[in-house]
Amino acid sequence: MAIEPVLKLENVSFEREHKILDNINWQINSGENWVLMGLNGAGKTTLLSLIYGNFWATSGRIQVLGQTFGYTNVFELKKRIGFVSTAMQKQLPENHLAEYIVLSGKFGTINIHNEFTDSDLRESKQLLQQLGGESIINKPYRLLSQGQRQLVLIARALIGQPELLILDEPCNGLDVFAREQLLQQINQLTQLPHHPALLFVSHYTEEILPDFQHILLLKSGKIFAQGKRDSILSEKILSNFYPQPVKLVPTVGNRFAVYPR
Ligand SMILES: Nc1ncnc2c1ncn2[C@@H]1O[C@H](COP(=O)(O)OP(=O)(O)OP(=O)(O)O)[C@@H](O)[C@H]1O
Repeated sequence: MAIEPVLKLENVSFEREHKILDNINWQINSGENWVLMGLNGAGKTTLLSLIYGNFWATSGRIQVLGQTFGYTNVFELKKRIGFVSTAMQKQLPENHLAEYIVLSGKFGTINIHNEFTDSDLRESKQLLQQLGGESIINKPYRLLSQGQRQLVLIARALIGQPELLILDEPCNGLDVFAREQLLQQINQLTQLPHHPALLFVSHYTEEILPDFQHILLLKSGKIFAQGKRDSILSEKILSNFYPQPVKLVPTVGNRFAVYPR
């Protein structure tokens, strides 16, 4: 039996007062880690909203985890997708310990009472450990740094065993040290057995880890380029993608930053 793609968009467009997304064709296969990049207003958030079933495409076909929007129960489908965005941070109970917040993801709720077992709680702590977040176990959410809160949200999404994990600009607002730490933790995630396909949204090339093997560049609502990391991270492509020519500078561990020329 053929394995269904994790995500398949065919000729997808989305309009409000104007065309926000135009003829998007894109496929994510099982086990792939993708980066979605675009400048402000490129249409990234809108594209994520379509993938997560919050908006309906004006035209085209969207298939997520083998289900086609319009022919499936979106609520059930959402249980199979992990979605992490900084906006979610405000919804979580500040006084709850990190491991309980993670655990709430297993039940798809914000607040948990006594519906969990000791083994559920162990699983939650173990997941934080596996992601390099041992030090935040037993700490109330309100005392966690921005980066630690992001890690809790990621673990919370992971405990529901999603088949697709969307990380919407997870490094936003982090200082350079916290960002590096979170990126290393995300890197650990990609090493976990049976980890979900990853869709990592970012503005910055320097956040593209070596394990993020595929990149989609979105510009003014259209796909500017998509493909393997090594082919997309080129000065020629990026100089046309950005509003002015750029220089691609190696940073650490086969990662690159861009600077205007
Ligand atoms: N509901 C809406 N009605 C009309 N226009 C919208 C709506 N939502 C988004 N837009 C417009 O669509 C374009 C894409 O917005 P979107 O938020 O998807 O971009 P983005 O790439 O996520 O940007 P950013 O990086 O700034 O978050 C923008 O021009 C935005 O103003």
